[in-house]
Amino acid sequence: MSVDIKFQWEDGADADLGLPRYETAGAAGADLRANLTDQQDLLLKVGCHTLIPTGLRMAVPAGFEVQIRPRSGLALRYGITLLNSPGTIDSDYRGPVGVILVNLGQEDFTIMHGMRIAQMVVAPVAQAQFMVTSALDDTARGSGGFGSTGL
Ligand SMILES: O=c1ccn([C@H]2C[C@H](O)[C@@H](COP(=O)(O)OP(=O)(O)OP(=O)(O)O)O2)c(=O)[nH]1
Repeated sequence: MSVDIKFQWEDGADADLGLPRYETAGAAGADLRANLTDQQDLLLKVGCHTLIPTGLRMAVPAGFEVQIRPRSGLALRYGITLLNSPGTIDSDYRGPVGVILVNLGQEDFTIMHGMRIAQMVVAPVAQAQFMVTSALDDTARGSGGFGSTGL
C-alpha cells in the first residue's frame, strides 16, 4: 500500500537533513532525524528525557496514523528509547513533530544534529463507535487473562 504524506519544514529548521526515508526496500519505518536548535548537539543525561525536534510538520491522510518508534540499535547499545513508545501522530495534527527520547542507559548520551533518533511507521487506523450493552458475547476464554494460560 502506498500513501502520500506531505511535509513542511519548521521555520529555522535545517532542511538539508532531508525528509524521512526508507533505508531499505522492505523497511517498515522511515528514520526521523534530530533537527536541533542552532544545530547544537544536546546531552541527554542518564535517567532523563527530553523532546527532540524533527523540524517537520506533516499531514497524515485521514484513515491513517503515524507511529513513532524507537530504533533498536540505539536501544540495545545505549539504552536510548522513546518514553511514549509508540508516539502517535494524528491525521488532524499539523504541529511540529517531536520525539520524546529517554536515556535508560548507564551513560550520558550525546544527541547530534542530524542523528537518526527514531523511525516513523504509517499505519491504517479504525475509529470505532462506542456503545454500552448489558451483555457481551460469550467466548471460550471468557474472563481469563493476565497469565491465565500460564507463564
Ligand atoms: O511522540 C509524539 C507524540 C505526539 N506528537 C504530536 C502529534 C500528535 O497528534 C499530538 C498529540 O499527541 P497525543 O494525542 O499522544 O498527546 P496528548 O497528550 O493526548 O495530547 P492532545 O491532548 O493534544 O491530544 O502530538 C508528537 O509530535 N510526537
